[in-house]
Amino acid sequence: MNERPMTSPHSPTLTPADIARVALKRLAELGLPPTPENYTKFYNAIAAIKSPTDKSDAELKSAYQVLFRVSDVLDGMSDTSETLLEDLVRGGEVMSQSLDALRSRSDPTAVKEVLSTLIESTDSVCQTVSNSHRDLQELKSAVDKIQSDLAINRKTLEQDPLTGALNRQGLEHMLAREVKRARRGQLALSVAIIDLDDFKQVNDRFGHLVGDKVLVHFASVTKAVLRESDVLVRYGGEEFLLLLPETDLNGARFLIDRLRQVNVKTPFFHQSQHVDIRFSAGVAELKIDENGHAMLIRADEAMYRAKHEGRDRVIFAD
Ligand SMILES: Nc1nc2c(ncn2[C@@H]2O[C@H](COP(=O)(O)OP(=O)(O)OP(=O)(O)O)[C@@H](O)[C@H]2O)c(=O)[nH]1
Repeated sequence: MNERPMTSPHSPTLTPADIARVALKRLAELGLPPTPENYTKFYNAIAAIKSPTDKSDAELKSAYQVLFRVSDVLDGMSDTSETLLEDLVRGGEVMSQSLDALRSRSDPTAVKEVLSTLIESTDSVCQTVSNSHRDLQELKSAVDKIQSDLAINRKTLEQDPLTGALNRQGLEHMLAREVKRARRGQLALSVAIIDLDDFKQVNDRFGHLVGDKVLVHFASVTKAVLRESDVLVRYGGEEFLLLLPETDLNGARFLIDRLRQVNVKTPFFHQSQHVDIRFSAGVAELKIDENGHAMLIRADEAMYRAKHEGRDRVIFAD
């Protein structure tokens, strides 16, 4: 249940849910009642601490590079369309003057001259449009490339490198999307927060590298139990969050029971020694009048209750 940074030496960005969570944890640690006054005081104090993002310099650099390229491409598009517009206006003026001249001339040689100017001007406009079309095609491929780079960048920024689960940044995005979807379709949405029990002992006994392998193993067992539409998030060091669309508390209970069974049936071994993995979980279902973060706080509180009541169990929030 510790707050070890997950992916880098930087401390993680604090979302409102993080702040609320830390505030509740601190209150519990200090034995203070979670009254609105105490909670607000702690929330504000923690919110005042600014923390950098948990992304590496290389990842941020790559994200910035994509942004600079977007800006270059947009400049290019703006230049191309400006040139196109100027050329079209110029061509239009020449054509209109030629037509005026045509109307006032009856001499066949003069008419021929004007017509030839008109044809030249039309050719030049066609050339400009064709050049601009080519430029815009090139810019479109640049935009397509940027789009795919952005998708890769987004994935990197939202994924936990150890387990391949989403990280908290990814959770923010998915939570907003799923809450909106649940509201729109009047569908159930549940969340389960799972914290591995006595994980410190695993590290102490087998070392951190084995601890990491246990986390990877647990994440892959969990992924195997989840539905395609469920979302697995690495919520903290040895803490995972399951976002379960179209799932009520009963569905979530079924899922956690199944996860427990599959976890027992798929033991992790290190040098033929069985590493026992158990977990405590807190589950909450989205209420009509609450936002996604409030649901997470209730699930988190339920998980803490599961820990305090002896671990290796699941508690469902009211
Ligand atoms: N190997 C490894 N260990 C981690 C990672 N993140 C957190 N931990 C460890 O997880 C342990 C968490 O310890 P505690 O917060 O005391 O929790 P716990 O031992 O699981 O006890 P309870 O949660 O109360 O059941 C610490 O030893 C952390 O170092 C990680 O990415 N890899």
